[in-house]
Amino acid sequence: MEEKKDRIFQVEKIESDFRFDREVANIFDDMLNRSIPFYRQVIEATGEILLKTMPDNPKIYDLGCSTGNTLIYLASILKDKKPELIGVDNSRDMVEKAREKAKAYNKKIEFVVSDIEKIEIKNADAVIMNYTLQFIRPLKRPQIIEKIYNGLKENGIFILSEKVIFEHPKLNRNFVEIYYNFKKKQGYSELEIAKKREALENVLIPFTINENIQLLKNAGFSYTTPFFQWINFTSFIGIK
Ligand SMILES: C[S@@+](CC[C@H](N)C(=O)[O-])C[C@H]1O[C@@H](n2cnc3c(N)ncnc32)[C@H](O)[C@@H]1O
Ligand SMILES: O=C(O)C(=O)C[C@]1(C(=O)O)C=C[C@@H](O)C=C1
Repeated sequence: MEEKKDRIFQVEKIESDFRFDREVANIFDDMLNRSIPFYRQVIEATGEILLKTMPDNPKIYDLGCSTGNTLIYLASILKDKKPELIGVDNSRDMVEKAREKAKAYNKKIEFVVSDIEKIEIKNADAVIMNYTLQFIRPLKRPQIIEKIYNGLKENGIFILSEKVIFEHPKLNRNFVEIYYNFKKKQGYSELEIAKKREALENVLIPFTINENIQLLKNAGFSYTTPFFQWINFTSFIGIK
């Protein structure tokens, strides 16, 4: 499918906080590919993990599924297991894009427009939540992780990817700069990077790696570990 280029922060003035609206949904695949280091590789690694761990007919949720990239990939790689795939996102514009793409790729995936706080998770073999918990108010995070834990079957898998911060202030600053250099190499200007940083302030609230691990442990996951990290982006796995 044709991919439209992200020019969201090339405008003169940003009047509002970052939102997952139609304008963003239209260019979101380009934004994801150029803003999240190893975005594609994390999706592929998730597929490999689920290929090894999922039974036949697994029920798999993707919370904050955006335009459906992960589920569309899983529909291919897990096709012999005949998975039931459910994507949840509270942005109608994102879900419309996801449905359009799934149709174009001829993949059977259920996409639901709903807030993660409101959905019911039941009998899940796996739950994926990539780069989305960071947009949920910190106080609400424990109850969401508990709901995911409760909705998983025994030995179920939780995959969580997040932008993270570090307790060491100087290292943290260096890592943020390295990340912005990554964005520059992806073709974003200093001004675009600065404007997006402003729009994301108080909207994207990253935790440390330890805080994320603790969230999973407190919810009851019997084992949890990071399985991928590039500077300030980390992917975790939790096993029920
Ligand atoms: C950075 S994107 C996620 C990217 C996606 N998981 C992927 O890997 O392609 C964050 C998504 O979370 C959604 N979102 C944020 N808060 C949400 C909430 N409370 N309930 C449901 N979706 C939410 C946004 O609409 C957005 O599509
Ligand atoms: O932190 C940034 O500057 C980003 O662009 C990261 C990030 C994310 O991690 O979700 C922020 C918003 C978009 O959803 C895509 C990427």
